[in-house]
Amino acid sequence: MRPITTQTLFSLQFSGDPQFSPDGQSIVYVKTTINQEENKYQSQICKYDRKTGRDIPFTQGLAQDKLPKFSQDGSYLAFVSTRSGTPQLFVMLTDGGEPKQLTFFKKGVKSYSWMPNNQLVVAARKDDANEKSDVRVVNTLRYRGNGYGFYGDEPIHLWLVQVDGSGPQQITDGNFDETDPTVSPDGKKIAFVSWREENQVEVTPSLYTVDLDTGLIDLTYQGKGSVSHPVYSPNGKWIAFFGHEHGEDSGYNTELWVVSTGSGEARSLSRSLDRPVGNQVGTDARYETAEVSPIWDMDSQKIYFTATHEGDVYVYSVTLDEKIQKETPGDTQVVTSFSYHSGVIAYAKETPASPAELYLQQNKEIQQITYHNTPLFKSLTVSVPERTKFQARDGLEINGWLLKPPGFSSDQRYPLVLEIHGGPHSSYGNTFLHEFQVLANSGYIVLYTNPRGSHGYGEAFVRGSIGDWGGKDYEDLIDAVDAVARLPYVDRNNLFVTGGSYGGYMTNWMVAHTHIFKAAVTQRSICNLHSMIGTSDIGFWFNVKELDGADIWEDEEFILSRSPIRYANRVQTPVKIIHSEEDFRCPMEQAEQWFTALKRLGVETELVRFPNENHDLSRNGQPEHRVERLDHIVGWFNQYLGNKE
Ligand SMILES: CC(=O)N[C@@H](C)C(=O)N[C@@H](C)C(=O)N[C@@H](C)C(=O)O
Repeated sequence: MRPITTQTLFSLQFSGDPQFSPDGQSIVYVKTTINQEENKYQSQICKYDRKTGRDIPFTQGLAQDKLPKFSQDGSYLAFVSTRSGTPQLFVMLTDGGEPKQLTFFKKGVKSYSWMPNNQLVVAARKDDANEKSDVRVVNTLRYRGNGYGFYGDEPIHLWLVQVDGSGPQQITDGNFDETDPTVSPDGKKIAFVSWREENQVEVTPSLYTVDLDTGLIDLTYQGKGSVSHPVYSPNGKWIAFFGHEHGEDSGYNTELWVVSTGSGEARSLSRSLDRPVGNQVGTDARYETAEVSPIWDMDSQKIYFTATHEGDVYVYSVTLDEKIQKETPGDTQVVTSFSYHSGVIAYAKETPASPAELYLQQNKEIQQITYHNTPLFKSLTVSVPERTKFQARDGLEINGWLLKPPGFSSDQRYPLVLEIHGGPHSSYGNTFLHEFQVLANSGYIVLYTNPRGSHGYGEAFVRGSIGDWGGKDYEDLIDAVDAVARLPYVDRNNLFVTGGSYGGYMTNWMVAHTHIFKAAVTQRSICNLHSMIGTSDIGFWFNVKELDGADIWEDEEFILSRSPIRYANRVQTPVKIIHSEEDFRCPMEQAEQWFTALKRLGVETELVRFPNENHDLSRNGQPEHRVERLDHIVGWFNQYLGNKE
């Protein structure tokens, strides 16, 4: 057996996005591996035959092939591929053969859907007509996005594409983005999501429908918050979608909604669950390519979806009269994507011991159908986390996990690393976390928790951090560390802390408010909530929402009082600062302010700047950069690991 190391990343395999063929006999899915020599990810489409159990590569996967979808008659398979340099739509016969490229948009394709008559509708950004100069003239507030870059002047529109390669024929126009197309069963209408407000400060997407005969566009559902992933019911009477009614605020549960295509009446079907739909559990051992939309059963009475509950993600179903049922049994599972066909569910599931593999479930019988990581993991010392709970000062129950070094002995004392997740409205959970396994295999106990503000414990819990960053969320974390540090096998003289984004904010806040940590690594972090409002791609609304409406003019004092930069002169803990040059979410200026302040104050600090990376470095950055990042984290903690008790 050998330890899990930073280099193990290169050998991990990530499976997801299962899609049943119309006859239910085949399942295509996406398998992503890392080409270490070329320092890149390769995603190929594989095909599993339920009769024979054969699992074969369906595309070469030399680039990134993703979003596979069968045509409604099962004769074609479409997918998006980067093989021509940008993500374009391809189609091939399901009997095999050469894929044909159907689109050639300069900025690629965003999403697509099949239509009944083997046509396809594509959401893609119109090519910039006047892209002559490399000088950017910006006149909209939302001109860039982390991981995407600068949007340019042309909006995203809908286009009709034929499998014979003719087209694309533009369906929608105007100065608005349109995305997430879903086609009515009769093929006569396309519903889609669009933002149509002139001002850009507060935008709320709505659901529209375009009639393909007349070209007329109707407002189907006026959004009051998030709206995404619309899907027509097979009988055409409903459109299911994910959304909520709280403007642009990630601190609420996104729910499963339906809107009647007849009356326009809309309602949430999942509110009684009081859990967010979709996967809110973060990890660095995932390469997510799926869209994960709601899935109707054939008689338009039941809808399948995933939701996050206390660190797990399950498949649920709900009827139109709001009867909710948990479909995947047990717990300690994170379902990242799934497909449904006639009572059978195919899903990609992560566990604390493995990145996602595929499973088939029929009548509660579960069959694992891929074992791509099994040969590797047979030779690795994988640590299995132990669930733990803490009582916050105000009585709130805080969930967490302890990951102990392989070969752990309660007679020894171990250094401990506190890991803090970002969001703040995301969560840790029962998934495989490569970074944490590396730390455990390096001899550290890893403590990770879901303090208030985390998703999966009810909306009141998520709202617990609103307007109080650095308040009770900080107390939840420091009390958890205090409780664990009292354990006989924890060396309380060797405590370390790290986290990213909001987790980096909290790391900065912690070292400015306590000296219990021997060293800290702050990643893609925030130190100044005031400057971030003007420099982040979402700061002008995200920060205002998270600080309960505080804004830079009226509330400067409050905003700075919750910004770590104000307390930099209290920091004594050595801090390594890891940041990406192209981070548009928490821009490099946050790291530069923090580094400059600590350096001026004589605190031991280093600023590690990753070129050609963005906010998602730890999740889908260049593989070699990800390994180098992990080496920086482990190396910094080892450097300050004092004499063990
Ligand atoms: C759309 C939105 O609300 N995004 C926020 C979740 C967000 O990006 N918050 C950052 C400050 C953050 O903490 N991001 C997390 C997810 C991370 O780990 O990068």
